[in-house]
Amino acid sequence: MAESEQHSSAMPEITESQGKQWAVENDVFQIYRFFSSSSREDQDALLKLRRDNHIEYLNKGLRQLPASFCTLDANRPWLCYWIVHSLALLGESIDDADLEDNAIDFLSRCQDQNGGYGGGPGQLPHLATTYAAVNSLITIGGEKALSSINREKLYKFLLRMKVASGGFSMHDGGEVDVRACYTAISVASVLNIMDDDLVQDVGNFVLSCQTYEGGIAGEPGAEAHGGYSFCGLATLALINEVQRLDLPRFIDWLVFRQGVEGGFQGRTNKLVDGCYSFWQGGAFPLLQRLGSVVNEQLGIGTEEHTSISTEGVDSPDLSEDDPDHEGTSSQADKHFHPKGKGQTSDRSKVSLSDIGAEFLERNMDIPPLLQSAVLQDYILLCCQVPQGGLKDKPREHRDFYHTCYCLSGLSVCQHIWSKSLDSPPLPWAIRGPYSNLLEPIHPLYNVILDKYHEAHDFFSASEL
Ligand SMILES: CC(C)=CCC/C(C)=C/CC/C(C)=C/COP(=O)(O)OP(=O)(O)O
Ligand SMILES: [Zn+2]
Repeated sequence: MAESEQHSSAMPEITESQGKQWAVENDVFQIYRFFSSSSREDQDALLKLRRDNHIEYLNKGLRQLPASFCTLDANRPWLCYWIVHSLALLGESIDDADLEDNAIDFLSRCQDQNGGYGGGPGQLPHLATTYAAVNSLITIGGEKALSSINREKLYKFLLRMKVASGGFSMHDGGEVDVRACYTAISVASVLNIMDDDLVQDVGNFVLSCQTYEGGIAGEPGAEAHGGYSFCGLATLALINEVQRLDLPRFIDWLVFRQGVEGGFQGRTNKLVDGCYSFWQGGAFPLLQRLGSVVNEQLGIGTEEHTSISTEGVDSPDLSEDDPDHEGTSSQADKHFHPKGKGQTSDRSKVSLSDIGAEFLERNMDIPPLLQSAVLQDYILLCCQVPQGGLKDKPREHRDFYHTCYCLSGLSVCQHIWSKSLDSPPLPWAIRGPYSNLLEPIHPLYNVILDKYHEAHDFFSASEL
């Protein structure tokens, strides 16, 4: 046997997925090597958010929305949400009044006469496009957009989608999964139409989807995935039943989904992808506000044994930019105030009708458990298209979905060290120039905070 044949037969087989993993890591490491060998000035330029180009890319997409997107014809409320939410994160609103009116009119035409929104005018109402349409209208804001939502009929549509297991069906005769639970409960909560009939047994359905790995799958018996894990955790938070989930196992699964690239993978042994910056990264600001439940489940919370460990938590380098910085105390020490056992939150007092607002006021009992700086680097260096738009990973193409969820994840990272979402982050929390700062989001609904407050005031004034 020739030496080369002997050698190749002794080599272990490389699977297709290992090959792809290697190629992605190689691309990412080349980018990071180039970055780390660059001057400080060039590094700042590389980390700069190409705000104007993203805005131009998004506005162009919005103008094309009514006429094109044939292949995404059943997804136009989603396209609208991805674009208007991305613009809102960038601090922009729709740049022309006619276009804004057209978007509201278009979404009204997607509204079914019996409630809920379809993927386009005349299409069957669907929970996912209902969530996208409602979040788009909240993001557009103002009387015309908010009052265009028929809440009475939407409530009837949500109730019609409810199934015996406690979950929801995505549409008449459709799939029953954790996405459906989240989209139904999220719109019911933000529109102030939540009641016991909608909430009945939803928690049981979500719990039945937590897997042996600790994450949450789309349906019982399936594989844990970041998209469904965010949906499951947020649903339980919105119905105030998070204490029923095994949170230590959930956290254990979640933190190990952040790869050496800085980005997150959606499930074990898969490639990192920019959109999981939100689906996985977005779970961390929820967990911060659920710290008392985590500590209760861990059996800690006494003064001596205050909380989940803050050791090794990613705390960005402190500089003199941080006026609070003194001596050696960690960020976590300064920003998080674990409660003693006697101070755990009284869950029975929480009213579901106001949980969105109450959630923002909660103590942050545990620090951010993700590496927020390297996730920002992954988004800015590996997912940004300099001409505008963001993408899954190097060599992929930009699209509105990845633009929306990369920017949502970037906003989460920038604000996650702040004591309150109302106060601007300190400079050390922001990778790249401070002008990279995005608007904060409401972590349960993924709409920007100002627009959430406007919608909350509007809808809390009227019960159904
Ligand atoms: C609110 C709402 C509608 C949420 C949807 C959440 C979401 C993103 C779910 C993901 C679904 C899924 C199993 C993707 C796997 O795709 P893949 O196999 O192409 O990707 P992967 O290799 O990264 O797992
Ligand atoms: Zn993706």
